Amino acid sequence: MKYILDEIIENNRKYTSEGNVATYIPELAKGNRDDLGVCVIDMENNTYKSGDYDRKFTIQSVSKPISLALAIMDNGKENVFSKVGMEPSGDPFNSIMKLETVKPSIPYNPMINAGAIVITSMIKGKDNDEKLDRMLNFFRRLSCNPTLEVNKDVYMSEKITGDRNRAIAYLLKSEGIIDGDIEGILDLYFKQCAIEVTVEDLARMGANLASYGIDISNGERIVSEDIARTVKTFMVTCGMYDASGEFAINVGIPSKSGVGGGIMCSVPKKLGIGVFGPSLDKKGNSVAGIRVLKDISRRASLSIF
Ligand SMILES: NC(=O)CC[C@H](N)C(=O)O
Repeated sequence: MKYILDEIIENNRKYTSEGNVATYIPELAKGNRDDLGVCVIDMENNTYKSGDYDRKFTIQSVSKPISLALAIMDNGKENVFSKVGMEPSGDPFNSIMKLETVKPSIPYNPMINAGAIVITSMIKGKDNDEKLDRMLNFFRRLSCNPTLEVNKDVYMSEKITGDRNRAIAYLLKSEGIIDGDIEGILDLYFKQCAIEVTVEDLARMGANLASYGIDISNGERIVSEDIARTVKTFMVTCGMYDASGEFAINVGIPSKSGVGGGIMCSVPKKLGIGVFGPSLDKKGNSVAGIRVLKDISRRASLSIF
């Protein structure tokens, strides 16, 4: 396995030059475009890594399925899906358009920014500190990594410049989809996106979802089977934004990408995979990371379809 991963990383590193690091969050522009790393974890907890697997990066939108799981645990499915839809939008992740043209202005799904901001607003806690604590603890639990923390520089960088998300959140408030302290909700959302991880953290979260919510390292249940299934289904239909259809055909693995360059994948009953490659394509997905996943999927016949 290790040898195959080494070969796949080396074959695909050249594709990092076809994209670029995200720059709309200024701090992310400091990333190294050529980085490419992978971690694969099977259901027996065997862990294989290759390339730049030791890099730390911010989770960004890969956090969306995880916070969705917590919001469902906090509020129940019915409440959550009265405020967020279950359909792919076909629009870029930060699009505002459908909030205006489709009424009621319920975001299409929890994987686009509008939907994810609604989800973050539903996390329970007496104040923002408690909400962040609960959120961080949940991410730590699912990744089996008690040291996960928020990267303060990336968080501040997005907080200062995140006016598009601010516009989305205030629009959602004006439409009655979210209420309360919008700046507080955005602050929590920016912190959620700035949680710092490695490919191993992503692979482990993917593996624990692949096992339908059972911690593969000790057999304890973390989330219900139904939540694990719901989250993975969103990863298939909306996880790669408006590239989800093409990705399903070429790779066929429930996956979630983020503009930090990470992709978390979950092959039901088989594997968790984490990939990192901060060079992004036009849709905001890791350009070489997708190639790596395509090769892994083909070599190990992992497509779920
Ligand atoms: N696609 C992403 O990873 C987007 C996350 C980022 N924090 C944003 O809201 O713009």
